[in-house]
Amino acid sequence: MPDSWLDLDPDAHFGPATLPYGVFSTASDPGRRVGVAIGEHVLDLGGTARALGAPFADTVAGPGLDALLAAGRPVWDQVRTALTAWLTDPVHADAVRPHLVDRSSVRLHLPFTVADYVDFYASEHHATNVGRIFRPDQEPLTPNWKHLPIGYHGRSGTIVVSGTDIVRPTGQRKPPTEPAPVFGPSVRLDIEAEVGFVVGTPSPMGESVPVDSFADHVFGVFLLNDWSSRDLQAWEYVPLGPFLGKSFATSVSPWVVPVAALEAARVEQPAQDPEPLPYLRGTRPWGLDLRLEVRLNGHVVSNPPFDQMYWTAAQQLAHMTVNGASLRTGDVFASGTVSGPEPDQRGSLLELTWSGKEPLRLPDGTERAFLEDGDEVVITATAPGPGGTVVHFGEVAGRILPAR
Ligand SMILES: O=C(O)/C=C/C(=O)CC(=O)CC(=O)O
Ligand SMILES: [Ca+2]
Ligand SMILES: [Mg+2]
Repeated sequence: MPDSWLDLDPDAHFGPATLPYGVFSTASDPGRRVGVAIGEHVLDLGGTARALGAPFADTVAGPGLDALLAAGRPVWDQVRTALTAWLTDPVHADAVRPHLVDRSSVRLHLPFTVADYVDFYASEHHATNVGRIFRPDQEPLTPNWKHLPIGYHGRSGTIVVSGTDIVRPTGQRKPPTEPAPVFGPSVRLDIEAEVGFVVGTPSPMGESVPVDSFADHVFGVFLLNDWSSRDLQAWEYVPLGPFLGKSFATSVSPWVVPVAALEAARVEQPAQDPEPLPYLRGTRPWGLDLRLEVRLNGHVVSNPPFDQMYWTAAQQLAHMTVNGASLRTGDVFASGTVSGPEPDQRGSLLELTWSGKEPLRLPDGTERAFLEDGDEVVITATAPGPGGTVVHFGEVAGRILPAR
């Protein structure tokens, strides 16, 4: 990967190996534009493409990423190749420089129109921990768990961009000490550190998408916090699964890292036993070596390893469509909570505090079982890039507001 002609701080996120896409506006120009993060800058992609007469200028004209998502893999590759040239070949410096905006001055928006939203349950460590906590008298993994990637349909309309405040949800819960459900603000509000994927190329109803077609359909990868109310969830989820305990808000990071930026991060997933059915097998690995970090009020509380996920995103996509369900541009699917084998690799407070029984002691002297009003959670991640570079995902952040 050649260096950029921009004088980038070597520690700055978003070097030329990442080139993530987002949607931004500025105080002086509130119109939404497609941007690419490069070091401490945002490149106005639409403006640059227009000025340089790029053939894809209309596709990146904004106001969101929808047209680029729909354009498909050949156009995604064409745009990335052009961006790499513009930002690394000094011959383009004078033409490109006027389209750079200071990254600290931009407002970032939800980058695309979210179509459907599916959330999976693909970490064996997470599923085992949750099974032990929620169903202590049963086998932690259900009999189907190692045969198919379990998922549920979430609420796409409540996916919000990082930085959006999260109002504490209200609802029914049934404390074990009460004979009947009570109503009120959730008292067991939690996070789930996850990785999200957005579909670009649609697929027709009646056809399935094989594991090996993952990169033809999935445009990019981002971070996702599946805010979860454990008290609402525990009372409502039998027999149909998560509902209001998770549908109040899901936060996503604003920068979408293209799948093409993750070639060096591809690894073999953990061994699968039993071997999955043929439709869940591919010829090339789609494990991804992302390292997540979860901070609560500024303190690191967990480092979930994404390479430990039992089911890959490519298998999830194949499973999601094996019944002939179509894909639409903007469909989001999330990995499920990322938890590793170690206690400090768990992606939810439910696990980190073992259902609140072992509260976290934070370095500021406070204790947390679940989230309190005013708490802020920030999830970040990195992955290996080409030639020893680092791919950054930015962050997904959210602060809890009191119930209304
Ligand atoms: O096992 C259950 O009853 C439910 C567990 C979850 O919280 C579902 C979920 O969001 C899946 C995940 O993020 O891994
Ligand atoms: Ca989840
Ligand atoms: Mg949620």
